Amino acid sequence: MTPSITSQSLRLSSSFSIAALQPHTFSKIPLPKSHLRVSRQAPLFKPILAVQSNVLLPDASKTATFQPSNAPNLTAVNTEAMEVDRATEVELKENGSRSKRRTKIVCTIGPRTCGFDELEALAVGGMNVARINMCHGTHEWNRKVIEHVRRLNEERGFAIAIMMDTQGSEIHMGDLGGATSSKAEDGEIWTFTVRSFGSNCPERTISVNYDGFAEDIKVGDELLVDGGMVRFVVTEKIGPDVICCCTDPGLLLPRANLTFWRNGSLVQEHNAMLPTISSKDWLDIDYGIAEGVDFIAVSFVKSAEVIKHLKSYIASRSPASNIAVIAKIESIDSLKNLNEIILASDGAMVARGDLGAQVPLEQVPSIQEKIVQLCRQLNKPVIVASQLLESMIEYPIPTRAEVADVSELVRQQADALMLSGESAMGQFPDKALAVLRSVSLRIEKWCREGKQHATFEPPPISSSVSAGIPGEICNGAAKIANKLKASALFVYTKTGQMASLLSRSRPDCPIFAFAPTSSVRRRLNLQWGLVPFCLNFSDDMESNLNQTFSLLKARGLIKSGDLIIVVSDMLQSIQVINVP
Ligand SMILES: Nc1ncnc2c1ncn2[C@@H]1O[C@H](COP(=O)(O)OP(=O)(O)O)[C@@H](O)[C@H]1O
Ligand SMILES: C=C(OP(=O)(O)O)C(=O)O
Ligand SMILES: [K+]
Ligand SMILES: [Mg+2]
Repeated sequence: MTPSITSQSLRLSSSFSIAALQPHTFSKIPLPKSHLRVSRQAPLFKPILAVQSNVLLPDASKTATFQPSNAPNLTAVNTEAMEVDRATEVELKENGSRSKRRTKIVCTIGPRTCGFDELEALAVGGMNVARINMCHGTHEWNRKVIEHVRRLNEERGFAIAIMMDTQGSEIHMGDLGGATSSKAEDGEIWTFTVRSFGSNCPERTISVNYDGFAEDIKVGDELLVDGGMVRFVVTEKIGPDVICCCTDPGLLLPRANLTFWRNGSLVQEHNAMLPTISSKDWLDIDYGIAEGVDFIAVSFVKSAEVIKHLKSYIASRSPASNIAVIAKIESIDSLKNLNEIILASDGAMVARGDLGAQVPLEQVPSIQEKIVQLCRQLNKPVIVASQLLESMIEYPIPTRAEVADVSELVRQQADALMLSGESAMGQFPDKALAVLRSVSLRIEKWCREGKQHATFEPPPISSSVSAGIPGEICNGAAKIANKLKASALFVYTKTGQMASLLSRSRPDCPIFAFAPTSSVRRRLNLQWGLVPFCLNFSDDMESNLNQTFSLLKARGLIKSGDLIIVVSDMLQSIQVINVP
């Protein structure tokens, strides 16, 4: 399986089919002088002289597409061929493209950030994925958010993906009759009940969403709000009412999660009874499919079956859709079936909020690292979520410990970091985003500088995932890019698979991923190191490269002499090219 370099084109040895290599790709263009340093058979990438027939027609309404201002012959380059957004462009130019941020950022959208201007600020600040949590907000409310994000993508060239997160069958409190919070004091008696009250909630009474609540819980059990932010002990049961005494005082927030513990262990009976995807969740999923969301994150996944079921449901409801399913790892059950769940999914989320309410907190960091590594082995993107910058809900700067936590996640090379309350309802959403951005940039640079390539190998791809020839090509391309200190890797990918495999190798340079549709582009925006572009490319790599070089040069994102390593899912080859 050892690839061999022939000229600037690395082809796999003859044991593989190289029929896909079209001879004319490399033969019909004369040899440029600038390429002599690298190879004697290099193709020339001369400027395009006519609009390519494969590219999209110009549309004046798009403001963020490439407009090559310095091109002497404007008709020579199709100006509508590729989309890029200001935020990416600025990041690429800020400190040179090699310093582009690799770690992606997911922002939960809530009352603080649901307006167009606030969403625009997040987009400009570097948000890659907007998450809507179906625990909160009506379909109408969420539709507005989706519309705003769509508008930003269309008008400003952003590739912000929408992630819909299901409520799942968790047990949680009601909405406190409209109050923003309620304080429980030490020793106070509170009633938890399955009755519902609307806005006339009696004092010190909390409604619970799970009908079996009063049957399942026993006198002496501990009731934990939000994993222990407030704690009660059950003193008495009277019909549907459970009388509790507060033992750890604190602030009760609307719809806070509830868990109960008996003799120091989590009581799991109720979990087994509840379906992972509730009837409400199915209605939300129908809504998500109809709205064309990019990701559906499934809460409290217990097994791979539910993921497979959902994927086939999506495929039957909307065969053309490209919705990826993310498994949220946040329960003891999911830890038991981790491998199969992640294999069945299109990605995973380490949902530390609920996870930390189900396993002892001191186990969360090692579980997190294990999941991050497993996802890398199985070639699935991984998001780490919850309390990254929790103090920034109230304060304009994070704690030192929070910065250390974020740094550690960046060092582990998770694909994406997620903001929850910090962006949904905190006072400083833009500042929190800026902290994730700057810590990512700093730590990524530090890791690159300290890394010894001689010993660097990505974790082996699991035998349960067959990456085959594309996997070898991508590993090889990443290694070459590191050794030659390339400016960028280019990947032309129809489904996104080759881009994912390159991202898995976590190379030192950014990966410019060219995808033919906006939906593949948005989906790639979750993955580490990928700078996704929408480009209507052809099977003729030479013309694709001509077109891409012209457009990127015109925009100042690459320049003559830059060393680029190119792979595509149309050819089994790696090309090493100096930008002409
Ligand atoms: N759509 C929304 N409407 C109102 N509040 C929201 C919304 N989304 C998130 N929030 C607020 O932000 C907090 C943090 O968000 P998140 O972590 O997604 O939810 P939860 O705390 O329910 O798991 C929520 O507890 C809630 O107070
Ligand atoms: C991300 C999480 O899920 P949610 O915010 O939906 O509870 C979590 O529990 O950490
Ligand atoms: K949720
Ligand atoms: Mg959760």
